[in-house]
Amino acid sequence: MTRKLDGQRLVIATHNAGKLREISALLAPYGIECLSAGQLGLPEPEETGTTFAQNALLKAHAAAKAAQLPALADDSGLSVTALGGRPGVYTADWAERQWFEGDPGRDWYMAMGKVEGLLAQQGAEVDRSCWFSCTLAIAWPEGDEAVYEGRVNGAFCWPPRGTMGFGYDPAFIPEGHDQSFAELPLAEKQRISHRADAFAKLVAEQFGA
Ligand SMILES: O=P(O)(O)OP(=O)(O)OP(=O)(O)OC[C@H]1O[C@@H](n2cnc3c(O)ncnc32)[C@H](O)[C@@H]1O
Ligand SMILES: [Mg+2]
Repeated sequence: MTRKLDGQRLVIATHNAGKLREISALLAPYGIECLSAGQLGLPEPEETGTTFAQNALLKAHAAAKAAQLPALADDSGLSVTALGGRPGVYTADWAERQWFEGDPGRDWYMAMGKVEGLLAQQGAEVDRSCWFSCTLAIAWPEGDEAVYEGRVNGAFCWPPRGTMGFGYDPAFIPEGHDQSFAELPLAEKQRISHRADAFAKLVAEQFGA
């Protein structure tokens, strides 16, 4: 049986400020005190997995062990149908390594441009459908773990639109909407996103709501 969170304190094992903001807001109704990996000075583990679940578990276990508290990690990414699901689990890497060798910063505009460049090679009629995936993993210092997966379908848009959100949000238009994730109010993104989908499963099992 899956272990349940029974304490008040939870480490949010991410170094991404945008994710931290969204996860903290999603947890707000459940009376959990969120401690961020940055706040605790936890190192950023190398993401050596080949699936979202492997990377989420790796990040959650590393933080739980280091902090001796339960930890929640998020591994996510954008998969483009016409690119065979790329960049997928390598979404962060496309900004980091391919474009800025030796530069610790990540330029999301360039990363989105790489996706667009590959799509454009397939012609004007290319299928622009894509989806965001999010896998949330909770790990406990004793080694227990739980995994929740979410997804939202949409279309890759170019040029990028909007200034809210983070990462690839300006290039993603969720199904049933005309605005990108970076144009929609955060409350709407939080209602329909891949992270919200995974979170609903976490809440159902962990908090019985
Ligand atoms: O590993 P942590 O420290 O959590 O932070 P990260 O930014 O490295 O996160 P990932 O390894 O999971 O990489 C996923 C990338 O996918 C993108 N991404 C994930 N969720 C997103 C969202 O809701 N909106 C826009 N981009 C998103 C974003 O660029 C992330 O950097
Ligand atoms: Mg990462």
